Amino acid sequence: MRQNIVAGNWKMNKTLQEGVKLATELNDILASKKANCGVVVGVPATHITEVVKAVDTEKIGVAAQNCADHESGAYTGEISASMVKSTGAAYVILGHSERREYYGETNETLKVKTDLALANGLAPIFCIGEVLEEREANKQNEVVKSQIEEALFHLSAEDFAKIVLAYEPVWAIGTGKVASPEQAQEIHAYIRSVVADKFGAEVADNTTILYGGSCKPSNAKELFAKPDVDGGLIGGASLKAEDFAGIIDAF
Ligand SMILES: O=C(CO)COP(=O)(O)O
Repeated sequence: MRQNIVAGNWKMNKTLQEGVKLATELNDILASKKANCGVVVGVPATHITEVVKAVDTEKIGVAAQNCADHESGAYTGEISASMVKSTGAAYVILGHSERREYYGETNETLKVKTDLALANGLAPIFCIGEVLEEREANKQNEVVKSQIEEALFHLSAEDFAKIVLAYEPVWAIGTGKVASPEQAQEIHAYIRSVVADKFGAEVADNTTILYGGSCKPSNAKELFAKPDVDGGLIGGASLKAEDFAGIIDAF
């Protein structure tokens, strides 16, 4: 069954102490009222162990924001999928547009990262999405299709079924310029059709596709009401427990 999920991406924000405080506040909110969707927080690698301790991981899954494209060895500064798994994280965000843009991640490296994440029992939250010029040239479908094709089409249907997709139009990230619910629905339905063509209708129907980009408590309900929008990947609004809880409340 397709799961609705609201996932936070804290990006490079919060000290360890601030992060534990935020996670604790969110945990307290969700202890008193049950969420009608899965909840995930994507935290800096330095915070994962403590956030895992601070929350009820049955209610709040913890995600890393990246993992290495090598298993282990002489890769100074990198963190492997097995290391991430050993912290208690259940998810890893892969292919965020900021990593593609600033750290040179390609579909080819993301293919390797996805394999390593899956081999180590982590569920990838795999990000795709076009930049503004591509949207203006009406190339968004082409772009997301090639991102999925090049990084994920080698997977078995069984492995693909473990992946959460996140459609994040780069022009909407951190800009306050949210995609309209209609724009989101249109491309989410297209993404689902790409998945169906390759992995079959059942896998496609069960795939969770999140929307990300300036999603807030004030616009989440309208976006999540669309049949192919199964929740959100939230940046700025995940940094305050009440705002993030407000988005969870949209379900
Ligand atoms: O990049 C995002 C989540 O991964 C979205 O960020 P904002 O919600 O801050 O626009």
